[in-house]
Amino acid sequence: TMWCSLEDANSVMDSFRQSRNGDNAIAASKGFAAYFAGMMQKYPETTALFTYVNGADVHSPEFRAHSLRVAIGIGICIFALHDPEVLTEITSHLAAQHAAVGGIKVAYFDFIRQLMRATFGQFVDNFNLDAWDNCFDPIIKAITARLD
Ligand code: HEM
Repeated sequence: TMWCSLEDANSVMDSFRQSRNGDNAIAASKGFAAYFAGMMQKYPETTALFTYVNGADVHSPEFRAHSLRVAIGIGICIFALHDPEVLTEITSHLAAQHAAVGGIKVAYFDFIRQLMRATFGQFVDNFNLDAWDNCFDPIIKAITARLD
C-alpha cells in the first residue's frame, strides 16, 4: 500500500528538490545541523548521543557530515515514496540503526519533525504543508517504531 497519495508524494518530492538549492550539500549540512542544535538546546541530554560525530560543536566538519547523512537519509525516504516496499525497507533499516544507539526517544524525532514542518516552507515555493504531513508523518512514525 502507498504511504501517501501520488499527488502528495509528487508535491513533497518537488519541495525536497527545491530545498536542496540545486543539490547544495553544504547548505543541507548546515540546515540540518541547525535543527539538531535546536534539539540539543531543548533536550541537553541528547548532546552526548553525538559524541562520535562531535555533537559538542555543531559547526564542526564532523557534525556537519553527520547532518548531511541525515539530510540525505530523509531524501532517500522521500524519493522512495513511489516505491512503498522499498520505503518500508529504508525506514525499518533506519529504525534498527536508531534503536541500536540506545537512549533515543520518540520525543526527539517529534521535535525535529515539528521544526522542519515550521521552517521548511521558507526554502520552497508553493510549499504544501498538508502533503508534507501526509507523507512525512508516516515516515517518522516508521523510523521511530522501535524507540521509547
Ligand atoms: C529525522 C529523521 C532522521 C533521519 C533520516 C536520520 C538518519 C540518520 C543516518 C542516515 C545516520 C547515520 C547512520 C550511519 O551511517 O551509521 C544517523 C545516525 C544517528 N542519528 Fe539519526 N536520523 C534522523 C533523526 C535523528 C534524531 C531525531 C536523533 C535524535 C537523537 C538521531 C540520532 C542519531 C544518532 C545518535 C546517530 C549516530 C551518530 C553517530 O554516527 O555516532 N537521529 N541518523
